Amino acid sequence: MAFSSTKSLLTPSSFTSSSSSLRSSSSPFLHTKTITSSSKPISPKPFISHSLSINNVITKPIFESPSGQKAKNPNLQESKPTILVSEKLGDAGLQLLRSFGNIECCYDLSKEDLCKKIETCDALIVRSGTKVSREVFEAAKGRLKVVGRAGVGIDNVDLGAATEFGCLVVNAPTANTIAAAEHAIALLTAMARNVAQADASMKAGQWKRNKYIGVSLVGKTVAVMGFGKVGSEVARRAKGLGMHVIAHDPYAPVDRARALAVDLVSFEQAISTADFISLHMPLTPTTLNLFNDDTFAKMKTGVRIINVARGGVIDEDALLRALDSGKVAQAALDVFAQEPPPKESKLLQQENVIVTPHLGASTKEAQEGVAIEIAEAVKGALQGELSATAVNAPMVPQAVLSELAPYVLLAEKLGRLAVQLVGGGKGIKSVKVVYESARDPDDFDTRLLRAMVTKGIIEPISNSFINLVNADIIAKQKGLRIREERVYVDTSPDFPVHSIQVQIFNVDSKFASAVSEDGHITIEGRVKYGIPHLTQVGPYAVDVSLEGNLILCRQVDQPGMIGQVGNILGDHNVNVSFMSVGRTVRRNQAIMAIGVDEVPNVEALKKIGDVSAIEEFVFLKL
Ligand SMILES: NC(=O)c1ccc[n+]([C@@H]2O[C@H](COP(=O)([O-])OP(=O)(O)OC[C@H]3O[C@@H](n4cnc5c(N)ncnc54)[C@H](O)[C@@H]3O)[C@@H](O)[C@H]2O)c1
Ligand SMILES: O=C(O)[C@H](O)COP(=O)(O)O
Repeated sequence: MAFSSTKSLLTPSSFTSSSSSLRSSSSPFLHTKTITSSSKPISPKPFISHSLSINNVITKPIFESPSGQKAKNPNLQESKPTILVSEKLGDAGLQLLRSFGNIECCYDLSKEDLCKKIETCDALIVRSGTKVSREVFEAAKGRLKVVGRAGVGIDNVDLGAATEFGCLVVNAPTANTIAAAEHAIALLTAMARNVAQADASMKAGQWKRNKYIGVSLVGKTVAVMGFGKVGSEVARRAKGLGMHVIAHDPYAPVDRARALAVDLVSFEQAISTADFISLHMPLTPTTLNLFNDDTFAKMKTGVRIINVARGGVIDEDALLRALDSGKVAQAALDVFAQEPPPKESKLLQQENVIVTPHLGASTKEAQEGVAIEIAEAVKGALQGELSATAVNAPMVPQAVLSELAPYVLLAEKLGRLAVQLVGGGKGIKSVKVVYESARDPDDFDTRLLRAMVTKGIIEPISNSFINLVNADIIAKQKGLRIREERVYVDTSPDFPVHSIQVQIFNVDSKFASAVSEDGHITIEGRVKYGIPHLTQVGPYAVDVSLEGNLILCRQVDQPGMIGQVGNILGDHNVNVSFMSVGRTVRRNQAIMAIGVDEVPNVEALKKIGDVSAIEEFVFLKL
């Protein structure tokens, strides 16, 4: 192939060692000078189906911390993840866990012991009795990848800390719903008929028929506070008892209420008209002490309260006052602000209060179900799948994941390439990701793709370990603003994405040709034949498969350039996998994108830089 060279347009910049890792050499090889050549068409490739492993998305090698730390217990098999089970879990779940992990069941661990143990664990399974605080995540030193909550309420897990540490939290949200609803109904009926008190009295040798006259339920109004899974099941059952059911839930769909013929009402209306109030909302900063002196004051005198949700939603001192004053006639409590409550707790001594030790989920059926549900979720997460019950990460159905798999790779590679094109010391603050798609925006969830662009941008230039869980928060911590834009294109909606463009604003580029006319670094890619391709660099259209590594050269558009560079690479035993040339104007300037299987050494790169028609070039690791 003929070579021709032209005047260098840019000053050569320094090389860095080709063997240095991307993480340590965020500055990719860059040189200025050069050329041209004729383009070589990309041969079509068979469609390659990707099954997306969350090794790409959620975790790194699943049993390793970012630093590659392995299990410390020499008796355990290194290849299996270590799963700490800190509270009693049903046998079926344990069996399932044992089939793929080393299981350590350690109950009643002190906070200190949990912090000591956690360093050697890949996953932790808890119920409501284990506080998974920030200290636990800190003590895990990055190894803990999943916390599985064998139940619904995740108020005992510091979700903020979990997210920051990139630890996925999954729960088992459905298996104990019926058990909790049945327990609420059991407490409601037992309270109305003084079953617990009468039982205790008889066992104490008494026969007091008049003292334990109860109240009827039929025709009474019960307010279900929190119309989610448990609340709806309670409503259904209360209807069966002939009660008038109203519900309050700011987020509940009207359809669900309509289907059960339940009136959704305001908070005030619910508490002021109900004879019975049954609590079924989560404990959150908003619901903490929601039932307090003020709210009790608004209730009907003689109201009866059931709490199978969380102790913290009731101000217990205020409840005591309301019980003493007669405002609240009775309370039935399964949950307490502190569990177990202190022995001297006055609530436990009230004749008009019945209590159970957090038994809502405690049926054989529910516990087996919860154990299996959480074991499967933890197993899936450790094996790299996105969980359908993820609490601190987008829940992405498997079908969507499979469809997005090649685009996820594309997104990460584009992020990784774009950041390597940044030069100067300004730091990256503003990034825009533009998705071209024929899909309706409602049918196109970009969170996974955005997380992967973020991962691609941040990981090469920091020690942060990015996954879908912490991508947004780490970006924020680093002052990186990632905007997204969806552009409708009239292509086939069978494919979720037509192209992804990554733009980096307000930075200099090591490769001036990557800067668009608008002044920001711009690269664009598409998935072709199931494989991510780079299709645009700055204003230049290229077409190169994003596999291996990449050399981008800007040269004078003239014959022979491909051969010249190809020969240099060949002389250094570097195999060219793909090549594409793009230009804006014929015989003016062109960009050559060369995919290489091996990393060229410093000498090879220097020789490329010395080709007189090459104006600038950059070596990029994918
Ligand atoms: N005692 C037990 O053993 C036991 C067993 C299962 C569940 N629970 C608890 O019951 C609660 C409900 O569980 P679930 O499975 O139905 O959860 P869920 O998420 O299906 O339902 C909770 C509902 O509460 C609503 N909500 C949130 N904030 C609210 C507010 N301020 N006012 C009114 N409603 C609000 C939500 O919109 C949601 O519909 C949770 O706190 C859970 O931990 C306890
Ligand atoms: O939120 C829940 O699922 C229930 O409160 C059950 O908690 P437990 O697993 O501690 O019984």
